[in-house]
Amino acid sequence: MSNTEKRRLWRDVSVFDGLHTLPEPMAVITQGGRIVSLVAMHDFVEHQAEGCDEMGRGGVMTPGLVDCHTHLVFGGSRADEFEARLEGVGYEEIARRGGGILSTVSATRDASEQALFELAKPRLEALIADGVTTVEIKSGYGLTVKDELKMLRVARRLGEALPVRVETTLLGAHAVPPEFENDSDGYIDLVCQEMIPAAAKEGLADAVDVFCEKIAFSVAQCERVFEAAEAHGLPIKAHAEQLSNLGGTAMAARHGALSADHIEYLDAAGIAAMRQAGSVAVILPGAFHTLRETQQPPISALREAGVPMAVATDANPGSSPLFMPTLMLNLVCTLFRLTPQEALAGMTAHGASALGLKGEGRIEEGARADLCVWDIDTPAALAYAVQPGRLRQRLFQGELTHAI
Ligand SMILES: N=CN[C@@H](CCC(=O)O)C(=O)O
Ligand SMILES: [Zn+2]
Repeated sequence: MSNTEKRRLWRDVSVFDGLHTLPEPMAVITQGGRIVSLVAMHDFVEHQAEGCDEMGRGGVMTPGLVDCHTHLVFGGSRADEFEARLEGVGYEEIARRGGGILSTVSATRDASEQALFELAKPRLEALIADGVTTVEIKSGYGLTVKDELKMLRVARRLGEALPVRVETTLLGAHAVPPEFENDSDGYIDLVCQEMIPAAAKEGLADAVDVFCEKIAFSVAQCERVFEAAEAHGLPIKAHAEQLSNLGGTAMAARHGALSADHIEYLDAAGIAAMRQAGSVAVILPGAFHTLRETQQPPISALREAGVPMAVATDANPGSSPLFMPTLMLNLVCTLFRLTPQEALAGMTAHGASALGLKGEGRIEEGARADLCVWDIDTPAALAYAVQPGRLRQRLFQGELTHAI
């Protein structure tokens, strides 16, 4: 019997199902890459255990974590920028001086596809070791057709090489490249007329993203990118309202964006547009922490409006060189007062929705057996302590990929 076809049984586990903690200890059985039985322990009858491998008792079971916003593929390091920022130079100032994202662009252009793959693999392995079973990986450090496609190919290869589902996002509109320094509209032409069609033709992008900000692209330019994405049947998302309020989120929502990400400066009109469109708010505490931002995302207003909130690492070389999803659970609670349950939902069910995988990131009968069992007593403990080594078991598509 293959590893996946085995029937596996966990007893007495506390289950966080992607949205809530179930009220009593459960027995869970998986088979054939799916969860086939989820019953309260007091309803469990012993004959259900027949033919099952006993996987253990107790602990906390969650869906495999969904990291819905990362920039894992890049060349070079930005340690020098980290030091400059500690001395008081701001992120926007560094970008204006041609550093920041553009310094990673230069290192990424210089790196071969194989070199980028080898650099990104241990980063992704770190996420996997912390419970991730689905990850989004963006391009955005190539900024030519050739180099953006190179990044997306690396992302696809990572998903083939490692036990994790990779969703790719084309972020051609991340920064204005040096060769278009005084012609950002010309660069948007390239993104719309060449980059998006090429990525779509090769099936390399699952979505299209933009950076709508003063140091990047205007609302009107981002809207052109969305129109091109729509013409190629690709869903859209946006980095918006991170450093100022330009209204990019409301525009993205009008185009049916899967998500608006960062959104520290989001206003009431933006929240209303997101609610109407059903867009997910992706909260990125790693960038807020690293950049020592002061403007908090409007968590209470999002909560009151019923806009789902996802949480992600934003793992990247500049604004969030943090490759530990469970740290984000802690930061988003500590910095923004999400409850631990909201944080966990943000990195499971709502993270999946931000990738267009609605209904995934759940533990329920029939769901994919992408799940984690943790050596903790309550789901809240995952956000409470920042402590590597608590992942007892990880299943990807029903296959056991990690066990201690
Ligand atoms: N905000 C824009 N883009 C990335 C940062 C990339 C970088 O600094 O290299 C982000 O999500 O934080
Ligand atoms: Zn980002």
